[in-house]
Amino acid sequence: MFIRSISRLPLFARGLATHASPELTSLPAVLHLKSGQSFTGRSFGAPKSIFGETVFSTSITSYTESMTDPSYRGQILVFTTPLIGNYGVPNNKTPIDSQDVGVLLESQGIQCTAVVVADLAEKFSHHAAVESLSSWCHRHGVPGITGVDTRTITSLLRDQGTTLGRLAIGADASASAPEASEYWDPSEENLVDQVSTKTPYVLNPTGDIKIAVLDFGAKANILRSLVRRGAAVTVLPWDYDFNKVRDQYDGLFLSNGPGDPGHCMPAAMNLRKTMEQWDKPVFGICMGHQIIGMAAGLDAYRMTFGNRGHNQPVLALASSGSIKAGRVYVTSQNHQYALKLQDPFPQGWEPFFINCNDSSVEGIKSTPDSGKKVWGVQFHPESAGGPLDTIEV
Ligand SMILES: NC(=O)CC[C@H](N)C(=O)O
Repeated sequence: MFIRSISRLPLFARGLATHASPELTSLPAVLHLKSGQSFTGRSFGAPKSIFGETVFSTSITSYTESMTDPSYRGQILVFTTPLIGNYGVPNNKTPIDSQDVGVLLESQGIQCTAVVVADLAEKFSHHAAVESLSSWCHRHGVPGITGVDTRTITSLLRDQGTTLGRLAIGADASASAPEASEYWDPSEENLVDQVSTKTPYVLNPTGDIKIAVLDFGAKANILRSLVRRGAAVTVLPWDYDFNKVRDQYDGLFLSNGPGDPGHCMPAAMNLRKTMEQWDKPVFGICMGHQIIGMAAGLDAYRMTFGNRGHNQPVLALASSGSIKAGRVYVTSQNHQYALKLQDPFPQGWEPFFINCNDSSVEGIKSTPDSGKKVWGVQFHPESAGGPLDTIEV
């Protein structure tokens, strides 16, 4: 369908067929922060006002993957990259390969509550694009604001920390800012329970290694990465007691997920028992890593503004597989909480990676003499999108 209109394009754009976003509305929009600042722009996507937790991401690409990552549930996502939407949105049902997990992006739909961009691309161009960012947001009932100074918003969030917000659209935009008590705080809710599978299901049942996944809001590419490595993957609800079925599996994986890991204490308590009584490999990413840490006796805390982006440098403190102690790896991240670095570490555990920017714990592992094979990383080693430095951790 791109080809049909190509002769009407200016010469410089031939071969880069572009499409306009017809759904961009000119409704007024205001982003209010609970801390008192307001930013006025224009609305796109769904003409609907919402509350959420305002966070920023320094990713320069993959807005489609970030927005469908269940870990962004409840969040108003500010992109620091100024031009967003220029490559449109692909058909989420496009198969990737024979080991497809059903969606191209990270889940069935948009997970963040709203998006904030400096400059929405009203024209998009990509061979796989089927619609504009605005049209996609509209279809999923997700509002956006464009034409605001995302540098100022990001500087504020860096200084004051992740802040509750309200995106007011249309007539709501001329109303005064909400009272402090009206802001919705998603971290008070168990968001994991909203995104986790309700019933177990199996991917690639003929795979030769049986891995159970505790689903805290797993990204599709994590499941795909396991399937691609030949695993039969059984996805279980986040609070499923794996101890009842552990004899059937060769390994346990704990996924990423939204919100405060404190809501997942029941999973950490089940996992403590698993790690005491079972010697097969256990591994976790992001929320999964935080739960492994809590089960090991470490505390999780809320960071000021978290780490979200595809350019987070981490230093390896231990060697494992292709990872070499002393090397820095560039990683993809999306988190607000982290494990506390404590000295000494709990017996049988050691820090695995540390963040080069803020010294936060980026990974933990069981010590070689502990008799366990457990490790977790705060970053996303399978990174869609992001660098592939840690793909073989
Ligand atoms: N991506 C994730 O798994 C995030 C974990 C957790 N919700 C946090 O914000 O820290």
